[in-house]
Amino acid sequence: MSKQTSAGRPSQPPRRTGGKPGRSGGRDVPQPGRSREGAGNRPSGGRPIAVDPARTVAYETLRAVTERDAYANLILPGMLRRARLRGRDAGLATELAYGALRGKGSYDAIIAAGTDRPLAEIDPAVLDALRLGVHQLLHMRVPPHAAVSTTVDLVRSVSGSGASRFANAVLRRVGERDEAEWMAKVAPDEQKNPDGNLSVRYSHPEWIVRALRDALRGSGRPADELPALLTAHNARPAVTVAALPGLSDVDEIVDGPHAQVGVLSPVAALLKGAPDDVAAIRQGRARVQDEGSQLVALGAANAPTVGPDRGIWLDLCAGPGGKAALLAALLSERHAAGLVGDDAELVAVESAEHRAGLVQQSLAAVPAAYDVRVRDGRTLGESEPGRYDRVLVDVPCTGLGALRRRPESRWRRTPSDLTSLAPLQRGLLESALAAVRPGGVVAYATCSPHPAETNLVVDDVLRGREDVERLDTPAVLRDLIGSRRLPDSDDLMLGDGPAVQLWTHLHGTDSMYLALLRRRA
Ligand SMILES: C[S@@+](CC[C@H](N)C(=O)[O-])C[C@H]1O[C@@H](n2cnc3c(N)ncnc32)[C@H](O)[C@@H]1O
Repeated sequence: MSKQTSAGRPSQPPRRTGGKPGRSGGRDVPQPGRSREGAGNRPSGGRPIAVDPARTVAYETLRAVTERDAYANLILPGMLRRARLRGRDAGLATELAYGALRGKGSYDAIIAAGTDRPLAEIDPAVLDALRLGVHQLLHMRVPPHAAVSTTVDLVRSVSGSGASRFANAVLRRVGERDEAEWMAKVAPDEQKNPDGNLSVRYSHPEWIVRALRDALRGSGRPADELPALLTAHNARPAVTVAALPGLSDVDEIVDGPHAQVGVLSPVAALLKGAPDDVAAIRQGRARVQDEGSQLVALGAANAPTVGPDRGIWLDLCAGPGGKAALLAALLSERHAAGLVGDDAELVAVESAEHRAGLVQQSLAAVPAAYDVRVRDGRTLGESEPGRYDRVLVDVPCTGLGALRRRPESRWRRTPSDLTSLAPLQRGLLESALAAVRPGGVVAYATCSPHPAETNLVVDDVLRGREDVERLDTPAVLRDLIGSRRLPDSDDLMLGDGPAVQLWTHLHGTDSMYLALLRRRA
């Protein structure tokens, strides 16, 4: 292990010039899996440095997110496969990468307090490694000496010994306090700057802290739930599976060591192990899907129509196809039961071609009639007015309700995203209302709880319209949930309607919003 160079604040290592540390194929970059046998890297011709594969994969993930704007949830599975990491090693790599990305706001404040230079002047490749080290020191049960030495080795292997001495000094300083002590030192004063305090303590940008407080108030929840919500965004979500009706069922999935029944959704199971361990998932008969998303699709399929439902259904924003697969399975089940005729079909519209390809894949295992179209959903209402019995419109949004699943997204979004998507959201809802037949149902959904993307959009579009009624969404969801209950409460906390806002800290789901609407017959 390197030695700390000075008793005071660590000084800045020389910034690397030329080449991009951390880029795949770069000079000193450890390749995932290469160092499994301890071969390690030899940056300066000295002793080989063994960098363990899980930390290497986590580090490479952070570098890709920082340098290439990659999405951790999209690149990590491939990196784990290439490094042949499974089981506990894969779990460690994931926890390290996701934890460091989520905790960046808090960790950067701590790192800044441990050096005499501004963060902006630290080599980004070294800063990413420090974030991994701080996460291990303050949030994981990694022994402090291992957290420091593995990070220092990592820094040496990618940036050389000057940088590794700097990293060693910073991390030793960080290790002198626990997280609570660091927060007391670096978070702004709670009285003078409450949002700044929450921002640093819970590692969320300040504008998101404010937006989520507005969201709680806007849906009738007390603002003092905010710390619980922010905490829930930093917890690793359970892996939830939807057993596709007619193809699989919850009993099949929980019959074995890998799963237990879900909490609210009648088709949900919670996985204990990896999705690949479950045969129904490998065969496309069950899918990894948040319980909130399951309830949205089930609500869209079960809201009461006026007049018979012929099974002509539309998913207007279908990619990547999670809810479309559940809708198609429900449709196929109803067809098998003779509840809908042979002309029943799910039309799945998606404007992005590659995402339409994912919809196609997600529907492949379902024996329903479906038609995937690459198209702007805003044109459907005009081209097929009044055709559909049911329309799900799960609009593009900020994703503020799914921050726990996309660890870097909180740092990428900007306040203007809250309003810039509004015209598209309104246009899609208007198109959905035009495409549904009189007596048919439109389900407007977002994975954001912010009023600018939820109630305000619905209110705006319905203003002055007599031909649309709001259905009692809590009642529809209560029917689906049946006797299931939240672990600590008899109250399902679905609110007074007419729409439903689910909350991560209350329901354990993504904070999904659902408004069920019906064209008057
Ligand atoms: C929130 S996602 C839908 C998630 C999907 N319902 C699921 O459960 O897998 C919104 C989708 O709408 C797509 N989209 C954006 N603008 C669109 C438009 N004008 N017409 C149709 N789809 C659009 C996006 O590409 C994105 O795939």
